[in-house]
Amino acid sequence: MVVRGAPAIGISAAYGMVLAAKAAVDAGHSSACSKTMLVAVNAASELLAASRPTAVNLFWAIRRMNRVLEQLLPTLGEGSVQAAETFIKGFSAEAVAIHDEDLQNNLLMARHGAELISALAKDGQAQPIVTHCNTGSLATGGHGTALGVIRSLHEQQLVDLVYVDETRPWMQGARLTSWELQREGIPCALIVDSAAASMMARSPRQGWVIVGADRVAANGDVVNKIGTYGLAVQARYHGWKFMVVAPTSTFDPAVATGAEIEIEERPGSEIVQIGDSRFAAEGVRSINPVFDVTPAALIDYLVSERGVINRPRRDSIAELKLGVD
Ligand SMILES: CSC[C@@H](O)[C@@H](O)C(=O)COP(=O)(O)O
Repeated sequence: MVVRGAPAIGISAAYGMVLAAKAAVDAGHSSACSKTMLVAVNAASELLAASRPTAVNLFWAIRRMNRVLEQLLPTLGEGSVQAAETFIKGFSAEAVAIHDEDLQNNLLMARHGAELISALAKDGQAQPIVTHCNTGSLATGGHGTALGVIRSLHEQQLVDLVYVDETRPWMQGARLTSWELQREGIPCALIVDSAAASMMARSPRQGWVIVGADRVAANGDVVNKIGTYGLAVQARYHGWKFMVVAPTSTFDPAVATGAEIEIEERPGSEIVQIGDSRFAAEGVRSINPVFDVTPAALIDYLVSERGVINRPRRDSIAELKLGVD
């Protein structure tokens, strides 16, 4: 949990594989043969792949790095200093490209999402927004998914107030999102997760729930931080619009529905105490799934770098023609 947030997890895995390659070169005193390199990078990618099960960006980035590894390995031959330098340069370039592309995609998604909301805003009125977890520069290549859209809306003076779910149990909203929003001068208020429905009910205006995603299934179901599904139900009930913002590196065309996606379960210690301070009854059983599935039917808009899909469904997602590899 030092690095968290789907795109940031993928980017870090790519850089992690580069670090493993560099270590293999250093261990061979500035050179490495193709066999040593393969063993070292494979070991690192297996370790990285085992770090978190849900965010698909992790596996997507590892696959992408492995493809480049395959192309570059023959250039190492039996190992020379010069071949090792060229190899590391090429391998690092792919990790940097993954990082740069994510940032560019964040900027595109911010534009698509904000354009849509501004087009739908009656009389250019500023919107109340609920957001969940952390989807900003701390979770991505640098601008943010949902938070990127919120930033762009703020630039157009279209943000009335962002209600920031604290995001139990790891408090990404309280610790990270509120920090990012405050730093940018975006009006925000921290709420406990269970207050979101009341905020919607008492708001004089219907607004937006804007969240990110950790994996989008082929039918448009979205897996995101636990509590997202509840927000989608509440949004539909109160007539608020529900927007998911995720780059196509978060889409997984290999899984048919959200039910097939592994949901990370974390230790109960995260919910029976805060820091070292225990407040739950001794011995109580706890269940701590940290993601949930929001059915596609509850999603009004799915924003990727390729544009906005209204009411995502299997056919509209298939039109993106994302390869299964
Ligand atoms: C950054 S985009 C969306 C998600 O990755 C984010 O909402 C989220 O669920 C992060 O979970 P985390 O457990 O903090 O890695």
